[in-house]
Amino acid sequence: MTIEIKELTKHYKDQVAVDNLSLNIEKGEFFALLGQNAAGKTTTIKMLCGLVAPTSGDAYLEGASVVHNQIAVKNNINISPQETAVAPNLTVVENLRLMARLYGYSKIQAEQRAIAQMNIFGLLTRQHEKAKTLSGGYKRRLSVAMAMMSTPKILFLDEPTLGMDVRARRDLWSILRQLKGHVTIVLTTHYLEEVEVLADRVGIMHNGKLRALGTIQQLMSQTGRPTFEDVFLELTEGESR
Ligand SMILES: Nc1ncnc2c1ncn2[C@@H]1O[C@H](COP(=O)(O)OP(=O)(O)OP(=O)(O)O)[C@@H](O)[C@H]1O
Repeated sequence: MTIEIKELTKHYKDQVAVDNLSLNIEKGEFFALLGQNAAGKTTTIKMLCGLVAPTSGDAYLEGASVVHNQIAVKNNINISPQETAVAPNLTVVENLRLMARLYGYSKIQAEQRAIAQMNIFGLLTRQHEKAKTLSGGYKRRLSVAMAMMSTPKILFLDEPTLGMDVRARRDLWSILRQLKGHVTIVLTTHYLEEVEVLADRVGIMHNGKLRALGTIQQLMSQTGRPTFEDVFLELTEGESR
């Protein structure tokens, strides 16, 4: 098991953002966390990455506890967050080189890794453009490429295609498909089609609780609904906060 989440809970004052979440994610799996606004997806990812401390419960990433062994956790993971992490005044290649150097690669290795990532992420033609001049789609590609510079065992992608046009979204999907199986990926999204195209398994959250877990086929047969959209609407019915 790559990720074991055990009764993970986060309270913000009297608000329960994540409520007693338990689930396991297998090595190499592409797992999607779905839910309406305020369901608790980002808070879950932030707890798994050590950016927010749980109120109770724990999670083990490659065996290391997010509560007790954050350094070991951080060595195994990386994240492409909602607020993109690129340095706006550096070029594409400079951002990648900087990231590689931060992870301890030599100058030559950093250059080689930057070129390899630009190849995978279709960024070679943009390598000398400043990050702040890139479109949202390219900026996000750069952000994911930067997260991959540390060769993480687990990659978290928080709404990676938010606000992208259809083509940019599909381009990023085909890049993410290439990563499939090589790294465990946990993705949050509002786009059901994205989940259908990419995810091996889905967790659906509602008001901080896990409402359903399984493959799309399993959720469709459990609910007896004909489409994934119908499944989602049924499982997120009822008052939301
Ligand atoms: N720092 C914070 N302080 C107080 N409340 C917070 C904080 N962060 C999140 N919350 C609350 O926790 C709940 C879950 O938020 P979260 O951002 O995890 O949801 P989400 O599923 O990622 O939503 P979205 O799809 O809108 O990004 C919300 O009610 C939110 O208002």
